Amino acid sequence: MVTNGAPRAKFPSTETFYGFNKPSRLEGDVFDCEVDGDIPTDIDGTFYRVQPDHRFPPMFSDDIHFNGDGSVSAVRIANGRVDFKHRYVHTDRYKVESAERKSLFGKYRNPFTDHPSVEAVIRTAANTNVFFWRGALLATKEDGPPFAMDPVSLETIGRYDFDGQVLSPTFTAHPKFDPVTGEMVCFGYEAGGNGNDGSCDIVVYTIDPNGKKTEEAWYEAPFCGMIHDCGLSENYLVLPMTPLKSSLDRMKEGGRHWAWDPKEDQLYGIVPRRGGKPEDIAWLRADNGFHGHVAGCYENEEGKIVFDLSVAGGNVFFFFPPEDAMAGTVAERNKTPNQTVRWVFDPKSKTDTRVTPFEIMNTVNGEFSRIDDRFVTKEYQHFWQALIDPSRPYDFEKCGSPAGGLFNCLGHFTWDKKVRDIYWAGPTATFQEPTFIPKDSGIEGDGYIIAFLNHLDVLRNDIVILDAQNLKDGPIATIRLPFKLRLGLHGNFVDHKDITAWQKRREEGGEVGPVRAATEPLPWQKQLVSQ
Ligand SMILES: C=Cc1ccc(O)c(OC)c1
Ligand SMILES: [Fe+2]
Repeated sequence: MVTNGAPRAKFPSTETFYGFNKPSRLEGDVFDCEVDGDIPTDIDGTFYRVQPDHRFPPMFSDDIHFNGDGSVSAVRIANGRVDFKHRYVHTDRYKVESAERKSLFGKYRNPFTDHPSVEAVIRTAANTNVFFWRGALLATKEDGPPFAMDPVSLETIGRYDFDGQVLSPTFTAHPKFDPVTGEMVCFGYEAGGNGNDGSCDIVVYTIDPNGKKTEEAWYEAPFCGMIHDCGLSENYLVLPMTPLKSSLDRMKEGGRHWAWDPKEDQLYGIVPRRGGKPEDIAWLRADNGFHGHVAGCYENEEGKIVFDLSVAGGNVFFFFPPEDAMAGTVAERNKTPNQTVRWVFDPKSKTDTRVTPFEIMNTVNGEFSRIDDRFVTKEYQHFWQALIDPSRPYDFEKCGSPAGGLFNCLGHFTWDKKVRDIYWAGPTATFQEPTFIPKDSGIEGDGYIIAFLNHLDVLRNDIVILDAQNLKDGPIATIRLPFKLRLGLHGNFVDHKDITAWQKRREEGGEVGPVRAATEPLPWQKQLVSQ
C-alpha cells in the first residue's frame, strides 16, 4: 500500500460535509434489492444518475458540493426486480488524486488554486449528468469534456472526444437529443481556452445518429456567464445565460470562479441549428433572474420559439455570492422561489431586444423540470419537478437543516389543463430529481416517475417509482437501499433494448466497434506542454 505520506482522510465539519451531505465514498453492488410494493413488469431498463461525492478531503475547508468527484448509480430494473451498482467516474482528476491519496485540485473551477503538478491535467469531476449515447454512458460536467463509461459494468473507458471530433475544453451537462432526427445537439461555454479562464467563446456542435459531427459553430457572449442548460426546437437552440460572472483576475487571486451580479440581466442566446455563423447569435435580455432547468422548447404555428424553464428572483447558488460578499446559506436558497416561466421568442429579434414572460406558472417552488423526452423539440403539455413547499411540516429536530434544499414534494403539471398533481414525502424526507420512464403507448406523459428519496432523519436512501399521471397517491414501488448516498444532480432512464442493441454493435469486430477513449490531449493541454 503506497501512502506517499498523505494525511489520513478527515473531512471538514462544515454543512457541505455534515449529516446527509457527508461524502458516501462508496463503490459497490446490491444484488436483488429489497422492494416494497410492486415494480411494474413493463419497466425493463436502467436508471442512471450521478452525484458529486468528494473522494478526498478538500484542499479548502469551505469547499462546495459541486466540487465533488462524480459517482454514478445504475439501477437495473427488469421483471419487477432491481440490481444496483455504484461506481466513481475514473476521471483524469480521480486518477492523479488517487495515486497521491489526497486532493490536488483546489477550489471549484479555479486552476490557480491547484497543486502545480496538475497544471496540464483535465480537472473536471464529471459530476453533473449521465446519459446514453451510441452505446456509451457519458458522465459530464460543464467545466470539461465528457468521460465514457461502460453502461453495464460502469467501468470508466476514458475521456471521450467523439473519435477526435469534439475538442472544446468544455462540454455542457445538458445536451439535447432530437427524437425526430436522432441528432445530439450540444455546446460548450467558456470554450476559448482551457475552460476555466473567463473566455466568452461558445461552441455549438451537432452529432448525427451515426456519430458524425455535422455542425460546429462558434459564437461570442457579451460576458462570461454560466450557461447550464439549453432548449432545442426544430430549427433553433436557446442558451439561457445566468448573471453569474466569471473573472480571470479574481481566479488569479485565488477567489471564486463565479460571482452573482444582481444588477445584470438574464440573457437568452438564440442560434440557428444549421449553418450557424458568429454573427447569427441574438442575445435577448430580461430583468435579473436565476435560471433553473429547462422543461420544453418548440416552435409554434407562427414560427415563434416557446421556451419553458424555471427562473428564480435571486441568487439560488448562495455559494457564489456577489464579488465582495460572504457566501449565504441553504435557508436563503429555500426562500428564493423558482417559478416556471414560458417565454415566446421571435427568432428574428435583433440582439439586445428586451423580453418579458409570456406566462408564469405557479408550481410552488419547483426545480429540476423534466419532460417526456420523446417530446424534445415538439409541442408538449406535461412536466415534472421537485418542489420546495415550506408550508408543509418539517421535522427540524430530527433532520437539521435540509441538505441541498427542502425538496419535500414531487409535482406533475400541465400547460393546457393546468393539472397540479403533488405528492409530499413527509416531514423527514426530500427528493432528488424526478426522471420520466415512458411506456410503449407513445402517448405523451404515459409512464412512470423514478426518483431518489433522501431520509434525512436516518441517513438512508430509497428509490421511488410513481405513476407519472398520479403522483398524489405516492409510490407504487419503493426500492430500499441499505445505505445513504449523496445528493445527486441528474439522471436518465435507458431502455434495455437500446443497451443490448448497442452492446452488439460495439463488440470487437462489430458493426461500430468498441467505444474509444480520446488518444490525443486537448489543444490547451498540448499548448501548455509546448510552452
Ligand atoms: C445544478 C447546476 C450545476 C451547475 C454547475 C455545476 O458545476 C454543477 O456541478 C454539480 C451543477
Ligand atoms: Fe443541471
